[in-house]
Amino acid sequence: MGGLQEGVWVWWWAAAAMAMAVVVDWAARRAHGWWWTKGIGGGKKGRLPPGDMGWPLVGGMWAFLRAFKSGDPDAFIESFHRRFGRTGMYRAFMFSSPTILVTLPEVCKRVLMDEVTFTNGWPKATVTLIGAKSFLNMPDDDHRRLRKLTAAPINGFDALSAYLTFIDSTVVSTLRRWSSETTASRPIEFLTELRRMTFRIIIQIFMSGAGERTMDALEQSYTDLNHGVRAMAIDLPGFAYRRALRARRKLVALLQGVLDERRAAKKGAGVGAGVDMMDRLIEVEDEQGRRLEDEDIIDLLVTYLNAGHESSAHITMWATMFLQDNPDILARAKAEQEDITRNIPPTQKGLTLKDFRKMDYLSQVVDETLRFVNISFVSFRQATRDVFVNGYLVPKGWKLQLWYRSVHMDPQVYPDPKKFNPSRWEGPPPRAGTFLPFGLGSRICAGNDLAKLEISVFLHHFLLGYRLERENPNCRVRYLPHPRPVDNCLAKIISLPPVMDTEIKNPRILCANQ
Ligand code: HEM
Repeated sequence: MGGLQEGVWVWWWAAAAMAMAVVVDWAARRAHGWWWTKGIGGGKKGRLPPGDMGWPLVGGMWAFLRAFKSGDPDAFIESFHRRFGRTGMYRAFMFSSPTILVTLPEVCKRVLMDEVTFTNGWPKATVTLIGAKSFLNMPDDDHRRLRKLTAAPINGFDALSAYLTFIDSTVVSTLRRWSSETTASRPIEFLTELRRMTFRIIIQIFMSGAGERTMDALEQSYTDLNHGVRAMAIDLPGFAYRRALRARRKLVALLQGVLDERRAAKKGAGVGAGVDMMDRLIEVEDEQGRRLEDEDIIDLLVTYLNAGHESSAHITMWATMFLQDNPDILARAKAEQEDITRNIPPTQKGLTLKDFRKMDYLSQVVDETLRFVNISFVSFRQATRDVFVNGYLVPKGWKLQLWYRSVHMDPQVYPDPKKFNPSRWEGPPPRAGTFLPFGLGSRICAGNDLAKLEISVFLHHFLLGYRLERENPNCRVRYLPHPRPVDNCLAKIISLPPVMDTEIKNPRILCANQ
């Protein structure tokens, strides 16, 4: 009898504790929501998008991290769809700020194209890592000026022609080295090696002549920096953010060393001896004749060197894996590259931009990889005034998160979105705002053409001469900071037997490993 009574009590206490937890959870959410909306006057409050500000301090961060770390990143936004309907705009509390999450292509486009109402809104913690004087944080006027100065020499026909020879020869020699190192003996971490390769290319553009040791040290620090960019900003031992802060300090010291050397060398050589981006940044003057400070140059370099190698390497890895896993797609892409190679005159050394422009199917493979992988899954903006978008209020000072990933995985925009299908890119270009791998508007990726060129040149040579053999083909995928297999795609790069084709004008280059 006593045992039964005890059992009833245990159940009673458990039920009471649960009821209490529900009440506390409800009250904490209500109080947090009230706190951030209390200043919104008149009837405006009712015009906020639906949503949930979550608990104080944490907001939606646990749910976001849980979804991404559990291997189902789409679960985060799906929970808003489920709870509040497919309104495409939701209020939440993310990265310590009240935020509107946007998943509709039209709204993403509207926000990205209106740089007066929506300025850059990266989380403070990210700005601390990338730099207070970087593109993420500088005033719009400075951004326009420095963007023009730095982006023109990277994208565009002349710039790409100038870099193509270096990219082509780097890819050829890198593939050859990997295949000779690995066929007989050990596999390589394909992603890690690709990051080194794309880093070598971006360093050539920005800081040509940097030594191997500087390059390795910089690249290593970027790995730690990136792990902190999308982590919770907890500056305590053992946390990714603390490691990232340390990595930033190291990067700044390394770049300062290179800058000091460059300035000293320029003193001897005189002004105008510029050959790469670092020289341009040292020499550029504004209308009042003012030059950039060291901190300005270093923060620009931190941004560009990072943006310029990390995403391209990841997309190259995924595209190679998708090709290898889909024999029909691989066969079609390979046939196109063989055809292009057949028409290269024997006197031509390496690829030209004309050859690159003929890679129609390969370009579809790259676009589909960009859509499918969503390497930049979200962008950040901030409202400079109260504004109504799509019928909902976005209060002044609130952040906006533009969820490119949700747009790219929306079945109404891309039927059967979880299928890797390059052929969906046949026909007219996508509706504006529905394909955002590089963003849009005045802050569209400054290296989008360069990235596509690098990735395509790599795939061209890979398709013609190599095969990827993964050690752990079913390896789990980790989604933060970027989607990647946890083994960094441990694989062998195996060189294919040489192909002799009587139709081609230059038989030696059909197979890149010749
Ligand atoms: C597949 C490769 C790449 C992807 C997917 C990618 C993606 C993006 C995206 C989505 C943005 C816009 C962020 C926003 O709207 O706030 C961006 C900005 C930027 N990207 Fe890329 N990127 C890639 C490669 C590159 C390369 C190769 C470079 C360097 C040469 C580069 C340099 C930049 C810079 C400097 C910005 C900031 C632009 C600004 O604020 O004006 N990116 N990138």
